[in-house]
Amino acid sequence: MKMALLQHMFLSILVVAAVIVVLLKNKPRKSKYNLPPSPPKLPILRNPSARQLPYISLHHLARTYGPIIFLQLGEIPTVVVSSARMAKEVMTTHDLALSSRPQIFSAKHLFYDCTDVVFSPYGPYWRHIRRNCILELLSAKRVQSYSHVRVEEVAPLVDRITGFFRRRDYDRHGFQKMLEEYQELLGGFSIGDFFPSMEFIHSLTGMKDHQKENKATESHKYLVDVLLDVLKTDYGDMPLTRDNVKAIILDMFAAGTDTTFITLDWGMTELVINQKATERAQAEVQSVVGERKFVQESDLPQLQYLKAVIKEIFRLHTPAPVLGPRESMEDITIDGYSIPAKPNPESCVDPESFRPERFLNENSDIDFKGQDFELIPFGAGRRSCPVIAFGNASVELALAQLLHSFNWELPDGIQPKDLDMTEVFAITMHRIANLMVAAKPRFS
Ligand code: HEM
Repeated sequence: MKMALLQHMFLSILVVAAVIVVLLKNKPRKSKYNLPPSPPKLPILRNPSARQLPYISLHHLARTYGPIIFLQLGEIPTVVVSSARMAKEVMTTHDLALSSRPQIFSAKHLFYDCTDVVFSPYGPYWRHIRRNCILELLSAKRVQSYSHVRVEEVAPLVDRITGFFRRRDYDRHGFQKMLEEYQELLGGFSIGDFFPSMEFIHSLTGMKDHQKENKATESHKYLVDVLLDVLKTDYGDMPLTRDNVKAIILDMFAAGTDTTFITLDWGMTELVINQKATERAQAEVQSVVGERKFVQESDLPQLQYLKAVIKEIFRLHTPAPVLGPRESMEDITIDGYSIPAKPNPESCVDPESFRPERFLNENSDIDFKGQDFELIPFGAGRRSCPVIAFGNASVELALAQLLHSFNWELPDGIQPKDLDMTEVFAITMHRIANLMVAAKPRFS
């Protein structure tokens, strides 16, 4: 049911587009602006008792008011768009005007006053760090050069599942805990962000105390310090402070790790439920990799069904479904702010089912690189994820290896319907419960 809601919310032609939240810089006056339709009273975007996630609430609103909605959230006038056509408007026609980000409270504290790439406002600083990150860390050539690291990391993953688990360095330095805190702090909507003139709300909600605790953790500093000098030397013309560099490094770890993990976690959930898809994917991996124990990156281009599986995971469990919020830098007209045609529910066949086949044959050219607005798990336009190839390479290799090394089943007595598919709303969408599966090694 939840998945059905998720699908319908994204109102797309064939697959899903993500919801885009645009925070308007100035408070619009009705007389001057032809505002998009708006619900008569403030919607409840999070109802913990009903476990209703904000994007599901937004879905309900979109079904009633159309794919472009105006919401006055506290002091912040907000526009939410939720269709492929609207996403295209925002991220192509109006991409420049909407390329800034709001300075949310937790990001200000976590990312050293929003001096990272993800939360930095649009301007020369953001352009400088994004360009340098792509050049020095994330270019196609660099991503390719990290290939041996990905391959080396997949082997311990197999060991871990087989039971020969060796404790890795990142556990020792509290990496997992750091990511959990980051998740929690950036999670969902923090009420204080919608009342910027009332700073004290952050104290009432406990946000402020949490920030203090977070800052004191020495192990995070150590992890960051190790990499500090490497980046520092690469920023000549606009020198960065130590904190700027830390913010950027934190971005790289947090933005990269969590999204990849979530994709694999939801992917394994769907595959263990959909045994036919698993068998087809395994047969494909087997036909390419043969009796070799480990998948190589050079095998990946031949794994067409696996690619369809990954697109289907991105569609059904978009890791960051609300993308990053955008902030308007000038007045714009999106679709004349009028209500566009209602979504066509027929357009995405069987939207709540996990069916990788929808991305084969005539739809195989639908991709997630920001051109096809029905599927934008990495966003699109100036603020899109700068490392789609990196994110995808890690997911593809790890998933191929998991399918190659093991047969996957639910534990005895557990049916697919028993799995808790609840998602936790944060900046990225984790499963609420751990996935318990039985992994049977395929090689002795
Ligand atoms: C499955 C993997 C990944 C997914 C699904 C993903 C998704 C996203 C999304 C949805 C955005 C926001 C786009 C927008 O607001 O329009 C984003 C931005 C970003 N991502 Fe990724 N990402 C992934 C992997 C990575 C990796 C591996 C890194 C770095 C090592 C990374 C670094 C970033 C950065 C720095 C931004 C901010 C871009 C900006 O605001 O200029 N991501 N990503």
